[in-house]
Amino acid sequence: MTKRAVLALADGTTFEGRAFGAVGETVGEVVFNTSMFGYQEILTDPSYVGQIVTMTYPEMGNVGATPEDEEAGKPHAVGMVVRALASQPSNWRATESLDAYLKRHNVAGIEGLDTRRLVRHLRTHGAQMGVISSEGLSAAALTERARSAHGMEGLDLATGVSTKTPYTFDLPSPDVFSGQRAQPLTDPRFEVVAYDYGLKKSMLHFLVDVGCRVTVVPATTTADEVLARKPHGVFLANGPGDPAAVKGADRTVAALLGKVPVFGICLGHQIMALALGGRTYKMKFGHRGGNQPVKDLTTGKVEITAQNHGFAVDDASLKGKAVVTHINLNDGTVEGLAVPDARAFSVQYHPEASPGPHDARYLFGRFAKLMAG
Ligand SMILES: NC(=O)CC[C@H](N)C(=O)O
Repeated sequence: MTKRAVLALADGTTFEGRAFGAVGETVGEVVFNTSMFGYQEILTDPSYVGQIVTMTYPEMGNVGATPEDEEAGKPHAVGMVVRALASQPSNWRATESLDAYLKRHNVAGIEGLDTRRLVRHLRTHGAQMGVISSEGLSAAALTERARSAHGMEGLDLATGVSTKTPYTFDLPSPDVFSGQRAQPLTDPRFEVVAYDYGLKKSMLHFLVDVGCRVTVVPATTTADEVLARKPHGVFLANGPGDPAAVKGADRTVAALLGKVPVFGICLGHQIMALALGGRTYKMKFGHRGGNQPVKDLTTGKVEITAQNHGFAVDDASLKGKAVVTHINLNDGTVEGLAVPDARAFSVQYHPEASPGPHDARYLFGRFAKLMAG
């Protein structure tokens, strides 16, 4: 029998629905994602640690779940909110339903509520802490639980999800339709060190696709340790939490800038800005989805991008230490930076998509070109 569940926000707003996935209780920042598909890539993106994801597209679960679509081995979002959960997945690649997948990984979901009302509320009042519970507690008790939970600001979540030991990655993007295993890169053009702040697997595949053999290192690795590996370039990955709270990352990246080409994505972009003396701030509800328009100011082209972030770089705080190369056409926020003298650049959005459009894939080629000198 389906169980009643409640979603309570810190500001006292509550929604009733049905429990799916794990039955129980979960606390996280309630955010929304406007992608129509790719829920498994979204749930498994480590940048969602500590967050409950609301999908704006009404039907979810229709393609089930498969280990091949995981970005990092398991779901990292702590909860999921959907309008309607498909009762039966229909997809030759699916090995289980979304419901069973979330149950197995102990992630709570709620369905059957008015997600349109919820998203409009978050847009007006901002992303905030919330609780999903199917344990029959009163709305007032759940609201209190959401209110007393620690928000995202000041949280170093990246260090916690980072790899504990370095490893090498040399597999190109898989061809999901042929079913054939991808062959490791035999003749790498570049040796790249990637800082794992909460890395998505597809970023590694895309780096290998442009000829990089990648050594993934923990977030706490020092600049000297990285330079001792004599890499052609350093990659700064995405990750969860507040960029300004990632211990020592700004100083480490500052020590690398100018010594080796650097490419940063999302949290990596924010850390590069902090390394240059810039500031990051928490956005009202962030950008999450596969339809964010970004203008590349260096070419004048507009690309439709995949995004997932709740913090952004304050343009004015950079004081000319970096060039703003990309802006978001919805709200004018910074989407890309370059430090030409240091052969470094970064983007706030996700050129690896997963899920989303591949308009920005060229950026991996731009990194390879920079390393080629
Ligand atoms: N995808 C990411 O790397 C997210 C970066 C950061 N945690 C933010 O929310 O802004």
